[in-house]
Amino acid sequence: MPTILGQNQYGKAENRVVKITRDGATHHIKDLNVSVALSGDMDEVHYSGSNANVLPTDTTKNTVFAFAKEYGIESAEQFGIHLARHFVTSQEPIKTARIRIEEYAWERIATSDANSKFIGADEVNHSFVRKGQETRVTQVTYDGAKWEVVSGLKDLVVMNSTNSEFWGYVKDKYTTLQEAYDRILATQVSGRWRFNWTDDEQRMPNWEKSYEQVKKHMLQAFAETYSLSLQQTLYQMGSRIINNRSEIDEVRFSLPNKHHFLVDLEPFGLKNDNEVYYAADRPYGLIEATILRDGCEPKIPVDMTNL
Ligand SMILES: O=c1[nH]c(=O)c2[nH]c(=O)[nH]c2[nH]1
Repeated sequence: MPTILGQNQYGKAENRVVKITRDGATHHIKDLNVSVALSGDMDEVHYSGSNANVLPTDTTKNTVFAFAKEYGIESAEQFGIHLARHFVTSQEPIKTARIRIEEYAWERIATSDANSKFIGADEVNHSFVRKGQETRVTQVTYDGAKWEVVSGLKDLVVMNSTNSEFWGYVKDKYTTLQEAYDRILATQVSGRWRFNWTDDEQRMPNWEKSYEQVKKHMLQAFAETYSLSLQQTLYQMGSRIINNRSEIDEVRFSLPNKHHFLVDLEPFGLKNDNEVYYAADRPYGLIEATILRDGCEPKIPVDMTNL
């Protein structure tokens, strides 16, 4: 034989599993990206195409989601150990299992404003912002007389693990989406807001304080809105900013709907009681809109929030 097979491994990479543990009104998230690589007696599948020793990569994916339900996700390490042990001990041809896991950390959104009308004990318990800083952006334009300052942020990832529904929508012959009465709502916020400061005579906003407050109002609106659609949540986020920050006249958001699909665990004899989700990365719904102070003209370009 002129060639021989060297190192080889196979498995399903990047299984995006999200496990919500519901401790009454307090929810806990484990959000992992799990990659499985198996190796062992796999010569034949490469040489002759015999799959006799091949546990399908599809099965390795199912195992990840089923284990999230059966054993829970205590820690990435614990979860990886369970998986690796399972593959090596249950399948004779598999000699080595390598499980790589990335974990995305989430923090609770603090909804502590006394004047917040939706605040309740639940609110802080199911609203999360992903750890890791967002990118803050600004664009300053000056024509020698007038200033225009548009600031914003991107890559701020937020999730509500309940208080989101989507139903009552148009249905045509291509509609397959099931109505949802308790779904995950998650998005990666890209937003821009335009200041009404335009000339040197006016008092300049405190840019640092403004940013911090805009972000706070935006997050609180996300956390406190009982959502019937991402469009409605977007509008609440924008109007909360306009209503609380007099220095801002216009807000524009681009919000990808980061879909979390309940995994069907029935084939494995397991009940998925809104616990184990597949976090899809594409395609995603993309919801975009401008919110204006009444009487103000829109000036933030439609495409700006996608930069
Ligand atoms: O909040 C939503 N808005 C939509 O317009 C939409 N469309 C869809 O399929 N799911 C959702 N969710």
